[in-house]
Amino acid sequence: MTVFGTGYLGATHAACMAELGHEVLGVDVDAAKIERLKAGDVPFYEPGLPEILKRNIEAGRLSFTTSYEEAAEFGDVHFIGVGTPQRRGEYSADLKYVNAVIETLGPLLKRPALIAGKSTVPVGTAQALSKRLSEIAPAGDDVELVWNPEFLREGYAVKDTLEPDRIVAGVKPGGKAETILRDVYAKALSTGTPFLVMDYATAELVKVSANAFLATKISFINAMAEMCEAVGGDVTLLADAIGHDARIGRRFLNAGLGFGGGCLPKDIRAFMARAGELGADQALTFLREVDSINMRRRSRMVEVATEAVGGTLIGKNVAVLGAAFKPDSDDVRDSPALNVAGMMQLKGAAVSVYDPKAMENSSKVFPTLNYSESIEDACEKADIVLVLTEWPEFRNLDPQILDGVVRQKIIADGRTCLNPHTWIDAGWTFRALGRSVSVLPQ
Ligand SMILES: NC(=O)c1ccc[n+]([C@@H]2O[C@H](COP(=O)([O-])OP(=O)(O)OC[C@H]3O[C@@H](n4cnc5c(N)ncnc54)[C@H](O)[C@@H]3O)[C@@H](O)[C@H]2O)c1
Ligand SMILES: O=c1ccn([C@@H]2O[C@H](COP(=O)(O)OP(=O)(O)O[C@H]3O[C@H](CO)[C@@H](O)[C@H](O)[C@H]3O)[C@@H](O)[C@H]2O)c(=O)[nH]1
Repeated sequence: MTVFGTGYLGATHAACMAELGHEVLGVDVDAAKIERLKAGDVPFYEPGLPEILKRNIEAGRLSFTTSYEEAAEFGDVHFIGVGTPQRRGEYSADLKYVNAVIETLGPLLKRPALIAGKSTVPVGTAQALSKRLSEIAPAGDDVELVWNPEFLREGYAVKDTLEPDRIVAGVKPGGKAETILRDVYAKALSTGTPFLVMDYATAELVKVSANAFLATKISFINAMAEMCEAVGGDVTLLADAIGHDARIGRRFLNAGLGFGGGCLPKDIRAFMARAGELGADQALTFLREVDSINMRRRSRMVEVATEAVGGTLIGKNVAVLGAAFKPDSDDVRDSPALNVAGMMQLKGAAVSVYDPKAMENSSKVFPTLNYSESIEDACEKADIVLVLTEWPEFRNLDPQILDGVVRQKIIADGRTCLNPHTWIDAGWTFRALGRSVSVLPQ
């Protein structure tokens, strides 16, 4: 089988399919990325992936290429995992990479094949691509399309791919796709993973509705954080208390800076745009509010930090701990942490950023910020320390390490991940989104 696109999704999928025993060829237009992967080097940070990649390359089950001709010859199942980013200045998804795969691969398909779409696409895409394939593939209707959306989380990508919660297959009635895909995922299915077969449109909707639900859950708790700020309550106690109700559940109720990354923000916007195109925009107007609550948290963080240092950031040193959009990832796409760092710099602060894994990516997208080698280096003469990504080394930071390093002992928790007492007891002024220090129980 082949996997087109070897980014966060595609490289993980390719390596994990090889781990399941398949012969896999990863294909990308980025020659530098392919060279690194060939050498067994994962071009991004994903725990557990380097080991699987190397093991399967050495076993001869996994290889990489930039050649579509080689790929068409190599496999009879072709996964598509290329990017579907937000269009510049619009809400909708840009399908140019998915279309490019179909337009280039389609004419090379001379024998029966299954194309399995994994990229996140607007509802209606699979139907259109299926029609297009039957027009351009020499094997005609013997080239079948299945929509098989991916639900992996970065940081847990290997486990999520090898042991998914469910496998969704959007199929055309009467085809062979279900049988072939069941065979591809036989190992996961043998452990009882649900295999859910449905039409193309529902499969596409499952993916975006799952992300819309997760985004809504996060924005809900962040709206409660706003309420806690208005009355002096504590959103973490609130989340724990409502989370005990099994119908609500505590997972994905962590308040703070909100959601970023290459998926949730762009996916809810693309979903709204598609609803509009379908004349169903009213169904998703609530997602506008989900998006606004989410973006407001970033400016609120800047306000909280500015108030804490006396009302202005001009002439102030700000240490920012965290740049990745979440821990266990080096991904900085739509990172709330970098967004806050940038806003504070624009308001006159000298900002120093430290992240255990995302420094290289951050300096590419935000070259004007200062990047530090360590926590202590970032906090040198800081007037305030901001924790904006909850890496374990920040969550468990010992305040004593910063004694004599910072200029003022003020810390602001943007991810409700610190124990306030640890900092207050060490003589620090503690601020957090959604938590009022005056009401904290001992
Ligand atoms: N990252 C995730 O956690 C995740 C999870 C589930 C779904 N998704 C979805 O998967 C898709 C890919 O996301 P990603 O995060 O891996 O993106 P990414 O930007 O990391 O990777 C995309 C890759 O596709 C390659 N590419 C572009 N055009 C190509 C072409 N014509 N032929 C071959 N390769 C080409 C790019 O060079 C790049 O390496 C998106 O639709 C995303 O929404 C991502
Ligand atoms: O309680 C929470 C949980 C998450 N987040 C933030 O939400 C964002 C997204 O987190 P997460 O969903 O864990 O990361 P992703 O890797 O972006 O995964 C999401 O997006 C993927 C791409 O579509 C899907 O496959 C996954 O199922 C979906 O969880 C991050 O900025 C987190 O900091 C919170 O603010 N509070």
